[in-house]
Amino acid sequence: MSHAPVHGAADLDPTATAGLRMEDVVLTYPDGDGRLTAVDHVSCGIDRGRSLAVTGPSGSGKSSLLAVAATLTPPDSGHVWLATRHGEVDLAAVSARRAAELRRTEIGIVFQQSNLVESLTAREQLEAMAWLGKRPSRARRTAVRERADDLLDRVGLGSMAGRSVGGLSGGQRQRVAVARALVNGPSLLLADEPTSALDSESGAAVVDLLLRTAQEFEVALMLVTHDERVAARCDARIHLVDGAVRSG
Ligand SMILES: Nc1ncnc2c1ncn2[C@@H]1O[C@H](COP(=O)(O)OP(=O)(O)OP(=O)(O)O)[C@@H](O)[C@H]1O
Repeated sequence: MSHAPVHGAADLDPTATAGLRMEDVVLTYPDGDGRLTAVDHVSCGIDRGRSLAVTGPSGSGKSSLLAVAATLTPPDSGHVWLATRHGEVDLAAVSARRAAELRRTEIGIVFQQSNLVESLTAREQLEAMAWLGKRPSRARRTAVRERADDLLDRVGLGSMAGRSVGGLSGGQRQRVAVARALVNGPSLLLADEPTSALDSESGAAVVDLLLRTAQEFEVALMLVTHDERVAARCDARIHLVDGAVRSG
């Protein structure tokens, strides 16, 4: 089976090959009369097709950093450069409306729980994501269905495309969630503890899938994990302590 990327090199802006670059990012939350610093001057980067593990103890700011990269939480300061098909964008400086659009088109997110819609089939999960906010033509509808089936095939669930996800195992559901995160051809894939609800065998299969699809689809992958073995499989790693990057 061929594994051509969703959007091939020809579609990419030639100046926009770098992936994600976070520069001196600070995020604070209100905390009584003061502020709690959850992300403390963090800089890191991931090229397209490569993976970065984010590790650190509970409360060290891993999910907060991922939420900034996801445009779900604007940082207090710093830059979050993402090389998209249409050039470089500072995710830290976009409007809420543009952020929502970027989350549909450029950023795929996989959470700890797969957050699938129980009443839909595996294929419909992907189609629903592709159609968010759009009114599809018949031709586009067919193209999206083919894309959805191709992705489900690649994550090993081709034969289950028409099945309601209610009957799928936790590992299978996470694989649907990975396929759904890829359906709009993102530049960035973010995964927050995607295996922590799975047994070790299913978890390893989901990590395999994330690392493989990051390469095949030329997506920059940021993976938050507590698991040393998972972190060791990524191309690079940052370790957070009290919101700041610490070596070792
Ligand atoms: N919405 C919020 N409002 C206020 N404080 C928050 C909020 N979210 C997180 N925090 C605090 O920010 C710090 C970092 O939290 P965060 O969830 O990013 O850490 P984490 O490393 O992902 O933790 P865990 O591994 O337990 O998920 C913690 O002190 C946490 O209590």
